[in-house]
Amino acid sequence: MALASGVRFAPRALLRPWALLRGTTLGRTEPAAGGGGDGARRFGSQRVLVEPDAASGVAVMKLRNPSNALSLELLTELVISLEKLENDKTFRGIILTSDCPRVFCAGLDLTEICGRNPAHCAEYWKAMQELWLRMYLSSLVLVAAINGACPAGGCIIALSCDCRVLADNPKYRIGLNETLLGIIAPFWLKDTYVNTIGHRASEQALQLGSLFPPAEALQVGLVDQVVPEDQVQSTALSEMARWLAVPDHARQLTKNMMRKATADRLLRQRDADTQNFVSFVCRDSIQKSLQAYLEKLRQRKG
Ligand SMILES: CCCCCCCCCCC/C=C/C(=O)SCCNC(=O)CCNC(=O)[C@H](O)C(C)(C)COP(=O)(O)OP(=O)(O)OC[C@H]1O[C@@H](n2cnc3c(N)ncnc32)[C@H](O)[C@@H]1OP(=O)(O)O
Repeated sequence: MALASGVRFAPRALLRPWALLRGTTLGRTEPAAGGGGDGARRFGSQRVLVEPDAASGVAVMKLRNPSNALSLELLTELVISLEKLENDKTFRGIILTSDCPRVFCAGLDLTEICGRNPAHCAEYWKAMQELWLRMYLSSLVLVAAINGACPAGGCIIALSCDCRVLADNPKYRIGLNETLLGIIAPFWLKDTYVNTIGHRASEQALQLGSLFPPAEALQVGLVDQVVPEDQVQSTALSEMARWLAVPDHARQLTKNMMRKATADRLLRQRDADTQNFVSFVCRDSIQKSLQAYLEKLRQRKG
């Protein structure tokens, strides 16, 4: 598998991605609901469903994990699906959305870093870096159709797209709320925030751990459109058409020019970033607060 970073990244899951997917449907195609014609074959895995439309060159990618928490399996399946579409010259754009009611993506799967050994935490964080690098530098147009809550790691996924459309529901808040969990956004995530909403707004939002409701997210520039929930998909398609109206080579080179320095900064310090992450999350105090937070989430449900 070609990696966004070159040679240094080799987590077990990505060296043997198919092992994780045994018993899933990744790689198999099936007719899309209501489809059947050319370009209406969908494919997917347990956690990522891809509905490709060859005629328009646009694929809809739907996350379907519980709360779309970014488990190692979900990260792996996302990278594989993205790579599959990148390598198929039929496709020019992806609309990323959620198949889970009310949640776009709940962020890092905290069970992947709570009570786990350092080696697992390192493997997990490398998979997170890999997904971000691939999405941030993707040659395809990525539009996030945000149809649910979008905290922390969910916001990372949205920020790595080219354009964000958010459903107008006050419960669907978006932002990097890490500080409220007692954790810290890494520098590359901070850089992505600054690139999107500017330095002062990022400084405030990161320190306060702000989760923005739709109108505020629009005002600060975190999302590009806020629309009624039933129009998220159609608006994402209109945005996609606007981006695809630009010749690919010019848009791709411009995207690369805008984003390369940010991505390169992580590529230069990837191992150190992994070590920082692991030593931070494996601290007793951080483990205790993650445990307490997870417990609170579980109780809130009942
Ligand atoms: C100097 C050193 C520098 C290094 C620093 C390292 C720090 C790294 C920072 C990395 C950046 C990213 C961080 C993150 O992403 S942390 C995760 C943040 N996410 C959240 O805070 C969201 C938590 N979840 C919620 O608020 C709600 O679940 C949500 C609004 C998303 C959905 O609400 P809903 O009511 O629909 O669903 P439930 O709350 O009932 O949840 C359903 C089940 O899902 C479980 N759940 C939810 N979120 C998570 C999660 N993030 N991880 C694991 N599990 C999660 C929840 O417990 C329920 O589970 P059960 O069904 O089993 O009860």
